[in-house]
Amino acid sequence: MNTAAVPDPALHERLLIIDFGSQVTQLIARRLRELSVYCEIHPYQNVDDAFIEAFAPKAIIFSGGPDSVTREGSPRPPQAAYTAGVPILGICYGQQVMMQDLGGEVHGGKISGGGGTAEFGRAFVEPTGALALLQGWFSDGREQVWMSHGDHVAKLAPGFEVFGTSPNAPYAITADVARNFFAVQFHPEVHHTPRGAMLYENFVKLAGFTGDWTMDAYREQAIDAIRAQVGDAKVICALSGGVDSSVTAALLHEAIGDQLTCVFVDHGLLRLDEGVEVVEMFRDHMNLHVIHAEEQDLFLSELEGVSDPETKRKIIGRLFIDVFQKYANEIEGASYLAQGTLYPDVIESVSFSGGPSVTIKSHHNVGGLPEKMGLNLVEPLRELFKDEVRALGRELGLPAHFIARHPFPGPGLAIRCPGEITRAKLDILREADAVYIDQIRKHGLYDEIWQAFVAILPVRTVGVMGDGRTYDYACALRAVTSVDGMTADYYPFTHDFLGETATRIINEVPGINRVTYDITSKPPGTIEWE
Ligand SMILES: Nc1ncnc2c1ncn2[C@@H]1O[C@H](COP(=O)(O)OP(=O)(O)OP(=O)(O)O)[C@@H](O)[C@H]1O
Ligand SMILES: O=c1[nH]c(=O)c2[nH+]cn([C@@H]3O[C@H](COP(=O)(O)O)[C@@H](O)[C@H]3O)c2[nH]1
Ligand SMILES: NC(=O)CC[C@H](N)C(=O)O
Ligand SMILES: [Mg+2]
Repeated sequence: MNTAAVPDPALHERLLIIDFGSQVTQLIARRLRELSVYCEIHPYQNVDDAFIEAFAPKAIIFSGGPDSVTREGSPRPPQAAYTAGVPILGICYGQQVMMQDLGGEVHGGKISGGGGTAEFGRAFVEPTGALALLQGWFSDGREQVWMSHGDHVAKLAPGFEVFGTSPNAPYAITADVARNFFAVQFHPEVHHTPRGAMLYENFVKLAGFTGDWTMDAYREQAIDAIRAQVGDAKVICALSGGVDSSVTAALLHEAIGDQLTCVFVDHGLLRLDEGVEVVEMFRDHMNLHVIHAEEQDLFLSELEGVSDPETKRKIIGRLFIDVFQKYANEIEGASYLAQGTLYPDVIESVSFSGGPSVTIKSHHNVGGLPEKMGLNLVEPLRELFKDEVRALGRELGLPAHFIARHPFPGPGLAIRCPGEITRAKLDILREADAVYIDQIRKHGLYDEIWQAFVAILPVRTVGVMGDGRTYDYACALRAVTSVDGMTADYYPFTHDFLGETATRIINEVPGINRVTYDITSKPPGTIEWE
């Protein structure tokens, strides 16, 4: 499988993040991208001396991780990380592994059975010396940080000194100034370390990054890369009308013109009127060649009786590819499939390629792909986060209302209908969702919310309407704020808004007699219900 349609990273200054399996590793990448620094996350198993030499990073970050360095056989970075002559920042597990590798000592805590000082949650660090990494920090005397560790560093490696302490982490901030090696016990990448971004800014500055990762430059390089990858071949673009595939299609159109055909699949799991709107927009306003694939019966019949979320995704992923293949066969010379895959899709499905973190959901377009496929992939956004894709869309001149659309998952309403999917439930869900989004727009809240939708619950409840008994479905409203979907908070609607919306849904949508509002953040929840 060829997935090489991304700009040659050799054109950028690069930072390497070695992933030891922390649940928040992606946030490190986010903080760096916000600083216009190009970085890649690679699971530690895939990073050896030769990899480091080929990648030629300007700096390296060791992530946190669930394992304990006190355990034999626990994950290690390769020697070359230390001898490459570039700055290193170790975070939590990354700090512990650096200390142990370089001659210090780490003691096991509660998790690895050694007792000692576990810390989970908020802590305050105080300075014990001046350090370039801490420029601008401690202006108010102390900094709030987020800790999540059972083990702790008990003795520093030679060359290291301590620059910050917390009550339970005497070695909260440590550094070997001569080698530019930094190691911290807390997580500067998370929201709960409010001024943590400043440490990344200082780190990349002292590593000599100039901030050369911009969407303006990316557009030109991506176009060159697409032309180089596909040559004269024809390309099918999987177009959903969502932000990612719309930007992908626009980019491909600019790169290869009428070698491109878009295939929009109506799998019967779309929102109300979505099919017509998407096709009109792309055919009439953007002049793209779009095939409207009406495949409702195929998808809905294969999903009949299926209630397990992962099985649903696998079926949908496979059928998507079957459909794309079918249309590709009708176009002579079509040997490429373009998709709007983003970096978070890749990362969330990464344990398929042997990463250290657990798989939460296999996104249909990555983990859900069949092993054997007759088409080569073109994924020009595979390196980008959502907000970067929106910026690229603006560069490409896509209409503002398209760029601002809430994300909609490829498996569509299938994962908003927990349990078995039926046509009747889907119809109810479509109606309820349309009323809810209409309410959000009417109240001017659409752009404040990152994603909003209704899920129909697999329970029926008793109600009373017009003096009669009802026995209908309950639904849950969901609305979240987020930057990239990796973490999210529920949106704090007013009670008036919620009351008015519930009344409208129950009055206007036959089949629903109870409305609830989901106030779970991510984590511990996910945005979708499945
Ligand atoms: N109904 C569909 N028809 C054709 N391709 C689809 C469809 N749904 C999803 N895809 C493909 O799967 C990819 C991933 O879906 P995803 O929902 O993450 O992205 P998107 O729909 O392009 O953007 P957004 O995240 O804003 O909804 C899409 O970029 C697209 O290539
Ligand atoms: O194209 C997709 N295929 C999928 O299988 C899939 N699962 C979740 N999502 C979308 O991803 C974002 C994060 O969702 P979760 O918090 O539910 O994982 C949210 O924006 C979800 O809508 C998907 N998108
Ligand atoms: N968050 C982390 O990196 C934790 C590191 C290690 N597992 C500990 O408990 O100390
Ligand atoms: Mg989508």
